[in-house]
Amino acid sequence: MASISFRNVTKRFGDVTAVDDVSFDIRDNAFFCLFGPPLSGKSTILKLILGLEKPDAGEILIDGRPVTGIGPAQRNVAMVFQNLALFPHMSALDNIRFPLVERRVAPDKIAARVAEVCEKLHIGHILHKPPAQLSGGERQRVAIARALVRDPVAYLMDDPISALDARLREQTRVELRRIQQEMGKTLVYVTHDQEEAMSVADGMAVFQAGRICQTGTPEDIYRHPNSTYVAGMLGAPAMNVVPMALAASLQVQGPQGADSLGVRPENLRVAPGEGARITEVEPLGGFTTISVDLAGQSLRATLRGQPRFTTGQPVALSVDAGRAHFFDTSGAALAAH
Ligand SMILES: Nc1ncnc2c1ncn2[C@@H]1O[C@H](COP(=O)(O)OP(=O)(O)OP(=O)(O)O)[C@@H](O)[C@H]1O
Repeated sequence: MASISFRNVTKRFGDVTAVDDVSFDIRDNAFFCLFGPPLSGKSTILKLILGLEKPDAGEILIDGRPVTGIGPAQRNVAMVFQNLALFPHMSALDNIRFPLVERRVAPDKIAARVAEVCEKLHIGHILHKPPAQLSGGERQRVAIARALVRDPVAYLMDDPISALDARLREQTRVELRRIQQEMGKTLVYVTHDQEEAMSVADGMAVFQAGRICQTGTPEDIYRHPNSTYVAGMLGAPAMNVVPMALAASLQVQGPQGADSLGVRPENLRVAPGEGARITEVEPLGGFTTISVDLAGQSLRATLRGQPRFTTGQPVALSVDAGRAHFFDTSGAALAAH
């Protein structure tokens, strides 16, 4: 069990500032996502937690204690390496036992610990198989089991399911969420997939170029993004952001200083009328995505079911009450009107 905190941590590699004055708190037992585009510093944060890299400035605390000067082995934080890190010539069982055998733990203690972890991960039936005979998801669970047998205070995963296809990714993230809840351990999870971050995390930090833009629960960040950057990172299709000059056409009034208006596609109302024109209708089963031209700006709306709109049809647009976002010229969010 462990909380993890960063206090003004900076890490440079030559001219590159990979992590730039970053502060955050991960509470004990959280499923915490580090979310951002490639090269934004997420993996470096994991290495700093593990003790594989040292900060140039700032402090890292695990369970409230500074870990400066404490090596990776003493931190007792486990990295869950992916498939390739499993020993191919060993059975799943021997792979999982390995960290304890290496530490010369007594055989009866090893057996008890392995049994406990394997039961929680539901992998008792595949322990005799070598990694090559396991599915991607099973290999992943074996890798998690191997990280967890030595009872780390927290475990870390670096974009663990990005290589899986869409359907398997969906199943696997549900599974990871279940495992994390059952194991009751802090999990720090790197991803650049917004859907993944939204669906699994109970806390997240959104990164841009080594800096944290916003931290909070996924729902909070989705509902109250503090900038156009964060607004654009979460949600698909992305939030529509248009100049304030178009606000009147959307039947919205903005606060003082507003430069642009943001509307999530699910909060954009489309009705027969005047002012805008439909350019594309994309039925996707349970919902339909509609692209609309408003004075040369393309906006997207997601509507439930399969509403009867056709390409070229003139429509009137409006925004659900209280669901408009406003941003200033720098892209920072303003309080709603
Ligand atoms: N050991 C290193 N030596 C030099 N530069 C590094 C090193 N590790 C990371 N960097 C640089 O630090 C920056 C942040 O890299 P990092 O791997 O932390 O980003 P990331 O968000 O995890 O990216 P990705 O999603 O692609 O893995 C990048 O510009 C990278 O090139």
